[in-house]
Amino acid sequence: MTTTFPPLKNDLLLRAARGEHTERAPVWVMRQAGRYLPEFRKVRESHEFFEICRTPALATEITAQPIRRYSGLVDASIIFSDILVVPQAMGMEVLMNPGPSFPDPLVTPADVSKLHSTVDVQKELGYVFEAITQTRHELKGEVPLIGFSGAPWTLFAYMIEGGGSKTLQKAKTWLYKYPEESKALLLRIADVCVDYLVGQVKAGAQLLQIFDSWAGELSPYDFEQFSFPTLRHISTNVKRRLAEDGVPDVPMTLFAKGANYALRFLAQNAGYDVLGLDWQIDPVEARHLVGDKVALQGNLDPNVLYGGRDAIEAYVKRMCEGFRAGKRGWIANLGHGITPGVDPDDLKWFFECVHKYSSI
Ligand SMILES: Cc1c2[nH]c(c1CCC(=O)O)Cc1[nH]c(c(CCC(=O)O)c1C)Cc1[nH]c(c(CCC(=O)O)c1C)Cc1[nH]c(c(C)c1CCC(=O)O)C2
Repeated sequence: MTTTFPPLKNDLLLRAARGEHTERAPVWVMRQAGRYLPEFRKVRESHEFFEICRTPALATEITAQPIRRYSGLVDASIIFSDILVVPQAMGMEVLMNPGPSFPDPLVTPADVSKLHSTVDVQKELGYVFEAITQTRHELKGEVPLIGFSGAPWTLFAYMIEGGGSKTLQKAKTWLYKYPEESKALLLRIADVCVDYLVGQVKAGAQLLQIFDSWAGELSPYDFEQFSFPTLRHISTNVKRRLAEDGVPDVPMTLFAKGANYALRFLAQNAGYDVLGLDWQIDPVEARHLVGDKVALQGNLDPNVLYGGRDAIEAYVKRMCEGFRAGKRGWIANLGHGITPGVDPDDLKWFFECVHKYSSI
């Protein structure tokens, strides 16, 4: 890699992700560049969602918005993009109106032939790599930059459902009716994710997060059959490829939402440095399950941000106490993305409370 970036001034996130105790917990929130921010909505007035993703200058600007607004309070940035750029790169059309929708979803395994037979990630997703490189310069080393990808199971589900779904009936029909074809497609998606994540690190991403947002819809058995092998494939191959290319590896976070049934197994076997937690598990229990094998990230219910300052403070205090009972690193976050109705000042208060209550 030839690009040199400004030196990093705040490495709390990277140290916590490597499992170190830190003087206070690093903090960021999923979807921190999004619709609750008036400056984001302003840009959205004149630009379509995927147009922003595909325009590095706009993606850089939006990634930097929360870092500017919460300067000194937030410890990480996450590149502005979406998990659904991977199905686009594989040849599918995805619209955002206002939720994601696929005009031509995969209905039977025969439809897999409509996908590109090989995916040139540099050609299809080079705009994300460019946005990452520009953002690293724009951030001037203030905080590290997180790259990300959807997990194969979650992407597979979107590609078959054609959008959000309450039951995932269509995606699950594939698992039970066409298990071998499902596994083949899941692995094909995983290979694109590997190329995409390696490219993000080469472009300047300093930590990678995998979002398996629909992991919790699977039974523990099906998670182990269908999702886990692809998650393991990604962690192993990203690390192997970076080593082969002489690029220093970066910490990797797995957020398998709702898969708390698998936490102990994931900590032992998945090959990730950090496990992200939703709010449906108590911090003390999560730490007990994973032992000292991994760092943890999370896990306040995003709706606590609607509860007013006293509630936010009390819940953050409780969360900080729960996670500090552990021996290894902790990254403070919500248990899922921040929602559009949150008052940006209440998020500021959340950050301030984490600073106050997570100091050792
Ligand atoms: C499932 C999923 C998607 N996208 C993503 C996931 C995984 C995380 C999760 O479970 O929430 C991930 C994502 N989406 C977005 C980011 C950007 C980085 C960040 O700030 O975290 C990230 C990391 C921007 C976005 N992605 C989207 C928006 C809002 C779109 C708009 O501006 O109109 C943003 C800022 C749209 C989107 N994109 C997706 C949905 C379901 C929606 C619509 C509903 C919603 O907003 O929550 C798919």
